[in-house]
Amino acid sequence: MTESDLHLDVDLDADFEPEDLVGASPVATLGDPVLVVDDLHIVYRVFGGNANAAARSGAHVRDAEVKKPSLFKRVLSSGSQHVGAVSEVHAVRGISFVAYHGEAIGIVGINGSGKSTLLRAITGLIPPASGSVYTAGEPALLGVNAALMPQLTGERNIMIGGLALGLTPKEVEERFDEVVEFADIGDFVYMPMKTYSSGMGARLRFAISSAATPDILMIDEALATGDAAFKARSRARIEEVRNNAGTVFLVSHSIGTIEALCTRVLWVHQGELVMDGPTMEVAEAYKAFVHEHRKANTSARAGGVGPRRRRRGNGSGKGDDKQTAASS
Ligand SMILES: Nc1ncnc2c1ncn2[C@@H]1O[C@H](COP(=O)(O)OP(=O)(O)OP(=O)(O)O)[C@@H](O)[C@H]1O
Repeated sequence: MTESDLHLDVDLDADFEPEDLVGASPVATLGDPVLVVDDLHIVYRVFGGNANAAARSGAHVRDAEVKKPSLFKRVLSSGSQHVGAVSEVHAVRGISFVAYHGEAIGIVGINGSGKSTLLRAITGLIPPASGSVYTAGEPALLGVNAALMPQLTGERNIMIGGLALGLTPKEVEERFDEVVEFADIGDFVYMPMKTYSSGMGARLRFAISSAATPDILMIDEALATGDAAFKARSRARIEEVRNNAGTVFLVSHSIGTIEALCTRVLWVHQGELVMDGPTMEVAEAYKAFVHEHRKANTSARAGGVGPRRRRRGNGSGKGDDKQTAASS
């Protein structure tokens, strides 16, 4: 399989009404740095499975170094089940950038490029193999993602998620109706979350995570699951967070959503940051890349073209000199 066979699950259509897009992408008034990601590497260890198949689809996979047990241990464990090969997936490879208060940062890239892994690493859910993440505030999805429990009702999860975000029980109760209304789940709020559709679950997670006014709001595709009214509410909420000098990260396969909501875009490809800059500039380059690869797929041409690394900036020029180049 060549690189041109990679999944291109990308929606190039505008996702918002044209009147929402008048005047192009939103512009950030930047505050202080809120997040520094410095030469971040994330490596997953995978037990068993077919590492070669994953590698052929573009992932950076290699056999892990596993210490050979001593002869004594091997004799003792003879007859026990063989665990199979251990491989490592190098999902994020040397990403560095600085985010500022007041920015809405989109993260784009084809399937498996490392977007979700990067987001989860920023929230602290995955430890770095090397490099560092420094945050000046609490990323909002940290508590909620970690805390929500499928066997409990939406009502209980709103309480648990709210508490995890630092709200008091009284504050959660005060915001309960607003969260349910935002998530648009009606009486399902009294049902266990395992009975929800994935869209309902994603909407409730977003509603809970934005119930507190977070310093850093992380959204992974949640907006793709809502109707036009939910998208409008989400957009208003993102603007509110930014206006309160918070920072928003948004992972989406919809370029229209990114263009409508973000002030800056990071383009990740095979775990590396290939472009970082103002929304329109990065979106245009990314769309051209996707078009090129779709053409390559249809003509079944062998050997794909990888995106070229671009000079990176934060979308406004401010602090560009503070950012270091991505390393691989
Ligand atoms: N828990 C895991 N264990 C092992 N490998 C993983 C795990 N999660 C992700 N990966 C691998 O890490 C790489 C990056 O995956 P990630 O989900 O971050 O990409 P993505 O850009 O968010 O993809 P998508 O757009 O399809 O959601 C891929 O090669 C994927 O197969």
